[in-house]
Amino acid sequence: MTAAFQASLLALDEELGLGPLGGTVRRTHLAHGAWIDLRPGWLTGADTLFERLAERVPWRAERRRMYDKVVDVPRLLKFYDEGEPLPDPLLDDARRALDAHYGEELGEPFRTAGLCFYRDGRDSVTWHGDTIGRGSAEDTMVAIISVGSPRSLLLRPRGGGPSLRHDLGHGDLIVMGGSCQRTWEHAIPKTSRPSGPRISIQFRPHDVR
Ligand SMILES: O=C(O)CCC(=O)C(=O)O
Ligand SMILES: [Fe+2]
Repeated sequence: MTAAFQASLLALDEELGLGPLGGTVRRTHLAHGAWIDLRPGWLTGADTLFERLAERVPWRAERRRMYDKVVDVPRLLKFYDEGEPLPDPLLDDARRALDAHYGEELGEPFRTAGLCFYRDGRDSVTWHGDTIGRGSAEDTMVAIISVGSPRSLLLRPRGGGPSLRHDLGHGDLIVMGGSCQRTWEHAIPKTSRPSGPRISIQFRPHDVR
């Protein structure tokens, strides 16, 4: 999978690093007290991070009960709980930068990192909010960095209504904030277009999942 991505590569010579946040983040207010922040191209040298995570993270295939069947979860996962060392120092830097930018507004630090590996366009995550824990009742934030092939993240209000599409590319940051996890749902739909692998890194505060 790594080779397939590498074949399609982008600039390999850029150094791995983070750009500024500050005034580069664009906020969009959604209905019901939700908002999203977008910061395209936050990471430079994102190829390096993709390669390292693809190789170093102990990716797990999970299976889940769906009605009377047990089915494969269509993506690979690894959850880094509070206090667990992250698989790459760049993720520590990213979390520190997110805390510096959002700490005051969020009122607490980002604590956990959920990593997902979408092997190709058949991997996906269905409509959901991150409502395990406090996200079901309180405003919170979920910050997501994408590396690898671009995929669409869809958002729709829980009560129904048109969905919004954001194409998340290599090195992009999106932050879902306010009431987003309980008043909106999000999904990464399957795509029939040829798509290489994508890794998503989600930072969340304590007891939000
Ligand atoms: O892949 C993504 O960017 C979103 C993942 C997600 O929504 C989740 O794991 O809760
Ligand atoms: Fe989610």
